[in-house]
Amino acid sequence: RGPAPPGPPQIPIIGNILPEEAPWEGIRQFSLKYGPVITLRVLSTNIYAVNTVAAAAELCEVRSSVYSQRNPMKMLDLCGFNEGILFETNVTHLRQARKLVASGIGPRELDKYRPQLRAHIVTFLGHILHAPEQFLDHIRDLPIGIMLEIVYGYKTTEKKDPFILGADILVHNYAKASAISDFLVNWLPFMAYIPSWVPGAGFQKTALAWKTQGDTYTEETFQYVLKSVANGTAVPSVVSKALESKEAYKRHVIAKSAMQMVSGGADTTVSASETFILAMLLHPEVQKLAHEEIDRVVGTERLPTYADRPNLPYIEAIMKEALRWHPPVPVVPRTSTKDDVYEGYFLPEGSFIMINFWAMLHNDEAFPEPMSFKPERWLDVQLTKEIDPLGIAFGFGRRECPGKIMAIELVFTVFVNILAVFDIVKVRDANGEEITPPENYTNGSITAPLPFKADFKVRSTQALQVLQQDLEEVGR
Ligand code: HEM
Repeated sequence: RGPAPPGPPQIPIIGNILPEEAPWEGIRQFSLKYGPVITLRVLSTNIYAVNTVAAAAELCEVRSSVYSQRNPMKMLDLCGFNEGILFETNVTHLRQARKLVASGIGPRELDKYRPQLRAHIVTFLGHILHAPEQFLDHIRDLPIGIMLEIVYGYKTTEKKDPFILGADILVHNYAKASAISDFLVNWLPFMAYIPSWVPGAGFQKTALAWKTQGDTYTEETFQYVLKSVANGTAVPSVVSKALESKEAYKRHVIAKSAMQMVSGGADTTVSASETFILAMLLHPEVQKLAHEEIDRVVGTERLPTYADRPNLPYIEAIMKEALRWHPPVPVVPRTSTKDDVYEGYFLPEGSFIMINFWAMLHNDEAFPEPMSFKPERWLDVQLTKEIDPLGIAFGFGRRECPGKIMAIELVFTVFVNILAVFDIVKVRDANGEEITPPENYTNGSITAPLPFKADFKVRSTQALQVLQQDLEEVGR
């Protein structure tokens, strides 16, 4: 056994009060004083926060048999976000779910989906061209459209497609239900047994409404594939392949994991893309260097593709720095499944383990001026596990993000294509003054910039022609 890991002093009953704004930064501050793994308590729940790469690698990789479970917080459970893949606690079902996702979007599958990916990105550039002021909507719809096609073989035909709108609602509900600071029931799980008419238990009604929305979406999208398989119109997709597979997948594993691929793939890549736009607005000098690199390497006769990635080190540096500066997923929960001792400290079975990627990516020894956006820190650097944002921001061990390869391809291709065609500039107010957006972020478990304004100017007539040609080619 041994003592609990050290941590800040606790107030009786209440425990520790975590800041509502960016609690992961508050936890990083505590870890500077108390060490890599610290104890926090919120009401009756102990949290063990893991703040360094070395500790996360030891627990999640070396001791993966103890730290690879993820129990849903109570509100997520009530909202039906349990099961599937993200919060699946049944070991057999989780194994099936991981297999389903890995075989659905592995590197070989991605090669096949590349034409669809390109069509979606070119169409997205067209939307930015025609309605730049709605860029946040376009960014939001892009990954949902891609995921719907890959996961269900469903082609969206219009901006207000019901499956896009439904996914938007799910993503919003998930972000709210999983916010660390909202919903007291997450910290006082016994509240889940209080009927919804009792004052203060209004979350029960919210949870029921969100569960109904989630269940309906999961079923409707699944039925779409079942029907298209039955009438012979199915396009190969993650779900159609799972239905035809020899593996005896449980129905709910397919339906729920599929839904979570859409919602998990959407919000994270949206966050990364919005962070990128914000960074370009705040750092025009970075954007200028990026434009120069693209013009030099890709030229102006065609749009860049993912194959250009090895030749574009500065765009690579922008991508790494965006994922470090504001990782879309700042922390993730795990649940330990055995009593364990780490560096002499005791972590009891069933503990709530919080892996704090934010703290790892804002470690001021590894990253001087960690709060500043500085892509140049990635040029001529010896990448190690300790510092590589692509090795940290997607998690560790058996529960590492199964969409990682696809996510990197998607965000890189989106960033480089926006840069190839557009100048991202600040909008001006009525007096002609430039509006500089603040660096304000949401506090959900997937964090993204609060809505801000930006304008997109086509860089040249050549860029416009190339885009128009590609738009004609993809014909969407
Ligand atoms: C920039 C984009 C993305 C980031 C930063 C990201 C990050 C993460 C992180 C940190 C986790 C938890 C890992 C852990 O517990 O150690 C995760 C899990 C997951 N991600 Fe991603 N992700 C991204 C994109 C995607 C995409 C495109 C998909 C599409 C399929 C996806 C699907 C999932 C799923 C299904 C899980 C749950 C896996 C499990 O619990 O076993 N993610 N992601």
